[in-house]
Amino acid sequence: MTITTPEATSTATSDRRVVAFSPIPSPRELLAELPLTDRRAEVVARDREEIAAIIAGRDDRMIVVVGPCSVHDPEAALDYARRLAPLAAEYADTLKIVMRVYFEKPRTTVGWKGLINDPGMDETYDVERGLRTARRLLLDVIDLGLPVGCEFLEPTSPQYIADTVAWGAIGARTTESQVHRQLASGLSMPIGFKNGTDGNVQVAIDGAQAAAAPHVFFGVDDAGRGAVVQTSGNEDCHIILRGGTPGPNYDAASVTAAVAALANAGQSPKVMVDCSHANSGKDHERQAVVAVEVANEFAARRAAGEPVRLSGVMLESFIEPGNQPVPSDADGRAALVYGKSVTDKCMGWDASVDVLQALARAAR
Ligand SMILES: O=C[C@H](O)[C@H](O)COP(=O)(O)O
Ligand SMILES: C=C(OP(=O)(O)O)C(=O)O
Repeated sequence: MTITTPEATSTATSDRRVVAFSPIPSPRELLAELPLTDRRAEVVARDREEIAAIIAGRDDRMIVVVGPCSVHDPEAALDYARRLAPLAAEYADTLKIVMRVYFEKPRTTVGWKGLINDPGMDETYDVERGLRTARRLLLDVIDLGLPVGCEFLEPTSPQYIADTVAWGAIGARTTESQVHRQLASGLSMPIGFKNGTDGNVQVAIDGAQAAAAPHVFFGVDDAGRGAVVQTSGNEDCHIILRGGTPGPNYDAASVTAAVAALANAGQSPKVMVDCSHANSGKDHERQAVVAVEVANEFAARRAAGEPVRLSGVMLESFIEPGNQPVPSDADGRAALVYGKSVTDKCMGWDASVDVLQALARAAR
C-alpha cells in the first residue's frame, strides 16, 4: 500500500490538516474477491421484497431487527447468527427477523467507530482488513439463512457491502444530513430513518421523503473513481422511533402523532420502534418492557380490526447482557468478555429468546 503524505500532494493551502492518504482496493476488486454469487443474490432480493411489503402494509408480519449494537468480534457475531437462524425460521410466519450486523458506529463526540474503521480496536485503522472482514461475515450470515441489517454511515462504504444487505438504517445523528438522504435514494434495500437525538420525528419523515426522490451528487463508482451519481429514488423508506432527549416516544400518543405526521406527508402510516437507545434509557433490561408494550398494542389493534401502525421493532441483543469498555491496550483486548457489546448495552441471549417468543405470540 502506498501511503501518500501531505508533503507529496499539498499546496500552500490544501491538505494542511491531512496527515496521509492510504489507498484501499476498489469496491469492484473486493466484490470479485468475495462475490455475492447468484444464489445469495436471490436470497437478498427476496428478503428485501418481503421487508418492503411489510413496510408498505402488503404483508402483516412484524420486522424484527435484532443483534449486537456493533460487531467487534466476527466469531461471536457468527455464533450469535447461528443461534438466531433457527428462531428466524421458527417464527417466519409472524416475524421477519433481520440480524443487526452493524460495522459503522456514529459517535456523539469521539470513540471507536466500528469494525470497518478500526477492526483491531488498536487504533491502527486497517480499513482494508475491516472491509474484508465485514464482507466475509455478511456472506456467512446470509449463508445461515438470515437477512442482514446495517447502518450506513460513510457515504462510500455501501459500494463494498450493500449488495449483501436486506435492510438499512440512517442513524439519529445523520438523519438530517443531505449526504445520507442522497445515499439512501440510491440504495437498493428498504431504509429506516431514525428520529433525531433531540426527539424530532419530522426530520425522519423528511429524510424518507427526500430519499424517495431522485438525486444527483458526488460519489465514487465501483472502480473507486470520483463520479457523479444519479439515483432514481428509494420508495421503500420508513421511520424509526428511537426516543430522544425529552424521553421515549414508543407510547401510544407518540405513535399516534407520528402516524398522523406520516399520513400528512403521504407516507405509509407505519412506524418501526427501536426498543433501545432513548426508548430504553440505554438500559438493556428495559428493552424487553418496551418490546412487549408495543407488541401488545400491535395485537390489540389487530384483534379490534383497526389498522396496525407498527411495521417492526429493533432490539440490541448479543450473547452476554450489558456492555464492556472498548479496550485501550493489548491486555484489555485479551481480557474482553466473549459475546459482550463494546458499545451500547445489549440484552443477553436468554432474554432475547423470551422477547422474540413474546413478539411472535403477539403477532400471531
Ligand atoms: O448505538 C450506539 C450509540 O448509541 C451511538 O453510536 C452513540 O454512541 P456514543 O454516544 O457512545 O458515542
Ligand atoms: C447508533 C444507533 O442508533 P441511533 O442512531 O438511534 O443513536 C444504532 O442503532 O446503532
